This record gives sequence, C-alpha cells and structure tokens, in this order.
Amino acid sequence: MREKQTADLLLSINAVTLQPEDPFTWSSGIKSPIYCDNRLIMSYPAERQKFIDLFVSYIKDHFPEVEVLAGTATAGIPHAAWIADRLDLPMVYVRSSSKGHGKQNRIEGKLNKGKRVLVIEDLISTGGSSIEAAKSVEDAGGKVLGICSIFTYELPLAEKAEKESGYSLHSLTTYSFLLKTALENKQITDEQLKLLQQWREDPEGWMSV
Ligand SMILES: O=P(O)(O)OC[C@H]1O[C@H](OP(=O)(O)OP(=O)(O)O)[C@H](O)[C@@H]1O
Ligand SMILES: O=C(O)c1cc(=O)[nH]c(=O)[nH]1
Repeated sequence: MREKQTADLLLSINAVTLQPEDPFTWSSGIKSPIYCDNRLIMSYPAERQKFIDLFVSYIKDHFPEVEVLAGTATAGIPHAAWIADRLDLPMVYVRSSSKGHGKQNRIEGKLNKGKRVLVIEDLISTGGSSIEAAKSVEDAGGKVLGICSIFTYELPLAEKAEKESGYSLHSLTTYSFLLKTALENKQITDEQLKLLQQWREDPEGWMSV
C-alpha cells in the first residue's frame, strides 16, 4: 500500500524530527513540534528510487494525461526532475518569486501554452506555496491538472485552500499514516502520539496552550 510504504521510507531515512520543546517555525509561520525533511531523500539513492517508483505509479494511476512536470522551488525541484526523467517528459520549475535579474523568470524551462501540467511539491502544510506555484503555471498558459506531493499534514488550512483555489491536492502519504506507522515501528511513544494529535487539532493555537 502506497501510504504505508511512503511513511516507512520517510521514517527509515530519519526524515521526521520531533522537537516539542524547541518547536520548528514553518514557512507559513506556524510553530510545530514536528518537521519532515524530504530534502534528505536526495542523499539516499536506494530509497530515492523507491520514492520515484511510488510517485510514478501514483501519476500513472491518477494523471496519465500529464505532459509536463513542474517542480516547486526548492524542495520540489529534484523530485520533478527524477519523475520527468523516468516518464521521459519535459520539466519546468517554479521560483517562489520572479528572478530579479536576467530574464526575470518565475518559471524556468520551456512551458508551451495549453500543456497539461502536474505540479510536484515535496510537502503540503498549508498548501500556500504549491497553490501559488500552480497559479503561476496557469498565468504562463499551462493547464494545471493538480498538485502532487510526498506528504501532507492534512491541515484544515490546506483543505480550505484547496477548495478556494480549485486545484486538487494529492499526496503519497499523510500525517495520520505517518503517526500510525511510527507508532507501529516503535519510533514514537503513546505520549508523543497524543501530543502530535493534539497539535494537529489546533496548530495555530498549540503554542499558546
Ligand atoms: O504548504 P506550505 O504551507 O506552503 O508549506 C510547504 C512548503 O514549505 C517548505 O518549503 P520552504 O519554504 O521551507 O522552502 P524550500 O522548499 O526552498 O526548502 C516545503 O518544502 C513546501 O514547499
Ligand atoms: O511548512 C513548512 O515550512 C515545512 C514543514 C515541514 O515539516 N517540512 C518542511 O520542509 N517544511
């Protein structure tokens, strides 16, 4: 099962760090006791192949019509590159803002108008970065089929952003699967599970409790 395999792989390379006593600050400003660093996948060639296998099988099942892969800067870029290579498809990447010199591009690579594009992100917290990237792809004339990431925190904020934007968000695995797998693998305790579930109920209010 894809969700479990992805969660196992993330845990096997120690991509997930718990630090409730010194919370992480996310790109959205949210404080969190957990951080998932999918950038580490780059450094593990055997596991990397398995992540690409999982991504490619997901894309073949859900987006067989895709014509271009668009990686989000920076963490989505290597994944988009590996997938595009495996599927023998063109790739572009989307900067978080337009470059301030040179060609001033927001999107790098050649994106032909009307092409069916799948946005590749490493992870969805609030969904803000990937939805912004999808909008830039459409501004440049691409037709976005959806946004696909390795992992989602399943936050209500992301669900709201998904509904409001109209872009569909897809992930190989979820926060619930990750916690379940970590508990089964004895990589977290019942107490840590409880804290992580409580945080997920109210991430924005968690620090003030
Ligand atoms: O769903 P969101 O709330 O937008 O958060 C998720 C984004 O945040 C992280 O990127 P970061 O801004 O840390 O930059 P990086 O990809 O360059 O490391 C992550 O790689 C996602 O792109
Ligand atoms: O939202 C983020 O910035 C974020 C969260 C996380 O767990 N991992 C990551 O790379 N970014």
